[in-house]
Amino acid sequence: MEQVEGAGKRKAPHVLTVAGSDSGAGAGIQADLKACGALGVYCSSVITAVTAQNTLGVQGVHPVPVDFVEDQLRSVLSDMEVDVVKTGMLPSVDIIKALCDKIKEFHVKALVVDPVMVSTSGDVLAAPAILDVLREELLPMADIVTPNLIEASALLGGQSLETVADMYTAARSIHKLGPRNVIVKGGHLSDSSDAVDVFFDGEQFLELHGQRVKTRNTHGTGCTLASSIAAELAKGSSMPQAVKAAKNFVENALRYSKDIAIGAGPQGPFDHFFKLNDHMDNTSEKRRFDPNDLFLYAVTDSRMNKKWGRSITEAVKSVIEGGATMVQLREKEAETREFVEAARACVEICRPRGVPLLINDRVDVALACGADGVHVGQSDMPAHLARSLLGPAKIIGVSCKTPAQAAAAFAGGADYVGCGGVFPTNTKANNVTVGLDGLRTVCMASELPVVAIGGIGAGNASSVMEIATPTLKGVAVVSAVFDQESIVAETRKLKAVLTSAVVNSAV
Ligand SMILES: Cc1ncc(COP(=O)(O)OP(=O)(O)O)c(N)n1
Ligand SMILES: Cc1nc(C(=O)O)sc1CCOP(=O)(O)O
Ligand SMILES: [Mg+2]
Repeated sequence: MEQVEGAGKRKAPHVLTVAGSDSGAGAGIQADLKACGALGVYCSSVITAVTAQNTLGVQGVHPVPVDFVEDQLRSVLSDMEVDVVKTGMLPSVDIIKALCDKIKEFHVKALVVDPVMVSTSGDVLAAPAILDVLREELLPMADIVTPNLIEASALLGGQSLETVADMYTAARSIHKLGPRNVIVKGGHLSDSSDAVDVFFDGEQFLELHGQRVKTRNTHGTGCTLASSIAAELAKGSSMPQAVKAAKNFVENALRYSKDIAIGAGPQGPFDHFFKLNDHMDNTSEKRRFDPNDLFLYAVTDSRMNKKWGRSITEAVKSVIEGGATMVQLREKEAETREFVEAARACVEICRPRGVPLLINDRVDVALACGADGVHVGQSDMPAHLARSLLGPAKIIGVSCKTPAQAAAAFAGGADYVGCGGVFPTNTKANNVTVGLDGLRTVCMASELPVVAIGGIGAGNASSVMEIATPTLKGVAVVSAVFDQESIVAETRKLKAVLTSAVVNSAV
């Protein structure tokens, strides 16, 4: 937060959302308020319509008179220093025109336009009559516009969009309407196991890959993505950083919320406050750990970073950009002070992206930097002592090669087991290889989720995931992602292999 004039005053990053109210609170204004709150950003709200809706669909829409939308805009913009305006449901031409006038009158740093037209349940939220004014007046003012495939098609006069290649064409065509950046969301692509979005800044394209989370609780993902982009911009992120962090936030919220049961309809809301809830719940048995975070677990190596001339923070940023779901700092050569400083910087990178960060071996460093937990081996601090030092909310992983070690890890209060070496590795000296059979034996016996480690990469990850016991949640890798020229590309490649291995073993 910026310091402002006057002793002790700080300027809060501020997003103003101009959108419709959703009585079920999954989408609209309510989603925007929650997303910004979860991301540490103040959010004011101008309501353009009140909708009656729940998990079954939209039962009614009551637009707010344009004069009163103007009054709300004036109240907020004349008094509060808004960094970013984010728009959602804009039900009429007059409301869009009034909004454009007010944006011109008052200074805002950025405008994020979510061109809401149809709800996730298929109900119409803005008449096609708004399309012209949206295209001609609002989009040229936007820093980013975030259509899904249906909205992108509507903006382009009904053009059919069915493939990732079509998304590239659509992003380019929408960019020509005037917004500085475009992200076309591929959530509606029928045959994709990945959640692919295409970002275009007028010069370069970026394909953003995420893991498609299987859940009914997807109501409000569009609003949340756009308001999270706005929140990240308000905090000072660049546009590509904001878009990636927002996508990560949505993916993590969906993963955390996939089993939440709210309402009887086909589309439920999700929990934006997943981090807060876990954190507050630190007196109960529930921990801030989601076993699905083990899916692509990246373990750093200082020698590899040195070899490729990159800092640990660059390496961690890249591996998350490539899709890593959890990170461990395994810095065997670092001095304590250097390690704590690097770990603190990595916490700052991982936390807003919703990626847990664990420290290898060093409980003291984990405590000092506020990491999410530790990974310990059979000759490191025993799990029960690490647990008593770290408390119930932190994540503890234990390396195990046998069912007896996995049972002891469970008894000691660990959260997961790291089992290996599955294959021979050059990364860890004198490591005993347990093979796929050893991994299977530990997975069958373990009460805890298991992540496989040792010699794993894109070429053999499918054979690991094919073990397909319910406890095996993913792979931990070092050289496959960090001893590479492009960490991002190799991480993406591995993630694609893991995702298709999981999809294939599910059918
Ligand atoms: C996920 C994961 N699994 C196993 C290990 C190995 O830990 P340990 O046996 O303590 O060996 P070192 O990493 O300390 O050399 C791990 N780090 N991560
Ligand atoms: C840190 C570590 N622990 C192992 C175990 O078997 O417990 S194998 C290993 C090194 C894994 O590196 P790579 O992915 O480059 O093979
Ligand atoms: Mg160790």
